[in-house]
This record gives sequence, structure tokens and C-alpha cells, in this order.
Amino acid sequence: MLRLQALRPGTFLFLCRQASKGGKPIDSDTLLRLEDGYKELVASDSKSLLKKHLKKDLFEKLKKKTTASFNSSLLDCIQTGLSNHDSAVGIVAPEPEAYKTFAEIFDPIIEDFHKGFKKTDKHPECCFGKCNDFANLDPDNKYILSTRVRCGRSVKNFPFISCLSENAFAKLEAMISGALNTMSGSYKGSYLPLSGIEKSVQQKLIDEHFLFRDCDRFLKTSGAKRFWPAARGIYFNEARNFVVWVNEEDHLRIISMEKGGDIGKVYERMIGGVEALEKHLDFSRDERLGYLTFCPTNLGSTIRASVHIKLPNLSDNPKEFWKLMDKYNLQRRGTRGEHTKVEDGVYDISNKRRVGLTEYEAVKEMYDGIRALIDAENKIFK
Ligand SMILES: Nc1ncnc2c1ncn2[C@@H]1O[C@H](COP(=O)(O)OP(=O)(O)OP(=O)(O)O)[C@@H](O)[C@H]1O
Repeated sequence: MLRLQALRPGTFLFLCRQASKGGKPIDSDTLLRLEDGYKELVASDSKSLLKKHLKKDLFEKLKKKTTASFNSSLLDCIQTGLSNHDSAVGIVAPEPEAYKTFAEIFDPIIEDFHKGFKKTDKHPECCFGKCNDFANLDPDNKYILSTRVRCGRSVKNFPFISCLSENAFAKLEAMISGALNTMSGSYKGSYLPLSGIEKSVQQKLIDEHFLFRDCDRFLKTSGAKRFWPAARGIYFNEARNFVVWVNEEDHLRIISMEKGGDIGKVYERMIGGVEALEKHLDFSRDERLGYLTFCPTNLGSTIRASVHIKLPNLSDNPKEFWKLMDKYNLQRRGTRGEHTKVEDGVYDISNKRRVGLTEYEAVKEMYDGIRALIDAENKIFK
């Protein structure tokens, strides 16, 4: 098996933000910022999971801790939630070890977001299952405009995006783009570094839902914008239905998307892409939490299977709409993704849970939910 530019053991330590400094006591400036930020969060009307779960005694217990690998502090994890009181979650992990060092705050947030994955639970083994089980939910193209299934992956031995040095970013981009350039058949394509894309082309790609937007304030304050746009980029296959984002929020986002509602086909293409990349890259996986990602909302299966869908009758009946969303564990976003507005009645609806269920079960949760929404749209309000 070809390993692209494999790192010698220990090399990565010299490439990252706080390499080899691990376990040092927190400095007084960080502690002050943490305490001030926490006071403001407590006094705010924030509805974030961070505020809900970071009670005073837990804050006191965690505030001076740092990780052994990269010296990450609680502030590195929660700066985004302290800066944005309107966050839904408000915490990220700068590196894999943060999930262990700060487990007492991550675990209840993971349990809350992923609807019941307890700290004693173990995420199942990867299981993509049978794609044929997912027939087209809308063969007449009445409701579903497009379908997208994505997963996130982090490359082993590298911390996450907010903890990478400029050198580590460059090394990672070279490893990932090298792996992408080995892809063949229907996955064959090309890698475009973000820094080389003209502004007008970049905007067009964003408008067409292929490319990530420039970091929003939630990501920016989490530290994800360091050295932006260096080492970020996008890979397309020739048919433009398979896309990989490099170093946006996670090291890789592996995405399959196309017009219409053929979820099985879209899912199958994503799986093929993941399997091809696995031959060249080692991905970080935790025995308990599954595949590791920067944001705890994306751990585990890391699957977000979504449709762009118009449901005018349900939109006029928000109570019924939300009831079904809740019953089927669905998440609703705006037309241009998270933290955006609904334009022209087009919702982005996906599975919400990613931890505690297999890849197959995550897609099935979305599939069953979308079927129920379409049934309700058709029958109940006729
Ligand atoms: N079914 C879909 N069809 C077309 N575009 C989609 C679909 N689902 C999501 N998108 C687009 O994908 C882009 C990224 O969306 P968004 O950032 O919300 O989700 P994500 O990539 O899953 O990551 P995250 O959950 O970390 O935010 C946006 O342009 C969004 O409109």
C-alpha cells in the first residue's frame, strides 16, 4: 500500500502549534481571558450547549487543565462559544487529546447533541451497509432539488485545524492532494488550491454549493481561519459530483452530490471515494467516539446526508413541521448551509445524529425522515 509522504514517528510534533510543550501550566493571560469570557457567558441569554453544561464547579475544575500533546487549554476549546453567545454548541477540539482531557464538558454536550450517546457508550464499527436499500424518494422531482452525503476525516498524527502550524498545514495539504491525485475512474479529477482560485470563480462555486464559504465568525473564533487561505482547497472529479474539501473545518470533507433524490446512488459514490482515499491516508479514529473531527457535532460516523427540498405545505404549518423534524431526528438549515437563511422555500434537511449509530443508520435516519416529510406534505395537507 502506497503511503504518501509518510511522516517519520515524532516528525509531526515539530510541525504543530505548541509542539513538545505539552502539560505546561496555563499562563495567567489565558486564565484571565477564560474567566472573563465565562462570566460574560453566564450573564448572557445564550442557549448554547456550552452554557447549559459548563456549570461553575465544572468550569473551576477544568480551567487550569492543558493537554499533554499540544498544551491545549479550555480556552482553545470554548473560545468560539465565549465569543458567540448565539452558538448552538460553542465548543471544538483543537486536537484528539482534548476529547479526553476535557471529557467532562465534551461528554454531556455529545450526549445532548447526538440524542443520548452516554459517556459509557461506544460508537459502533464503521458499517456502510447496502446502498440499494435507499431508492429514489422523489422520482418525479416534485420536492427534492438535490442530494448530498458527506463525511469528515482527520489524518492520524496531526492535530485539528486550530492547532496546526503553517508547516503542518503545508505538509497535510501535500499528503491529501497527493492521495487525491491517485484517484481514478469516475473519481479522477483535479485539486484546486483556494489561494489560486479567482474571486469570481470562487463565488460561483460557493453559489453552486460546491465550495465552502469563507469562514463565518463561529469558525473564525474557533481558530479555524489560521493562515487562511493557505493549504485549503477543493478537489473535483470530472463529472463534478464528487468533491473533497481540504483543510476547511476538518482535514478532509468527502462529499458526493447531485441533482434529484437518488440517495442510494449519492451515498454509494461517497463510500467509493472514502475507500479509495483510505488506501493512501490513515484516518484518526477513537475506540469510543469513532472517527474524530474538530467539532463534536461531527464525530462518530461523521455522516451528514442532506436534501435540498421544498415543502410549501409543511412550511405553512411550522408546528407539524417541527414535530416531524424532532420525531425523525432531523436537522434543518438554510439554503446556503449552516447559519444561513432559507431562500425561495429551499430547506437543507439532514440527519442530526452522527455518534452512536453506523454510517448506514445515519443515512437511514435521514431517509426515513424525508419520506415522512414528503408523505405529510402530500397527504395531510391536501
Ligand atoms: N442536499 C444538498 N444539495 C445541494 N447543496 C447542499 C446540500 N446540502 C448541503 N449543501 C450545500 O453544502 C454547502 C455546505 O453546507 P454546510 O456548511 O451547512 O454543511 P457541511 O458541509 O455538511 O458542514 P458543517 O455541518 O460542518 O457546516 C452549502 O453550500 C450547502 O448549501
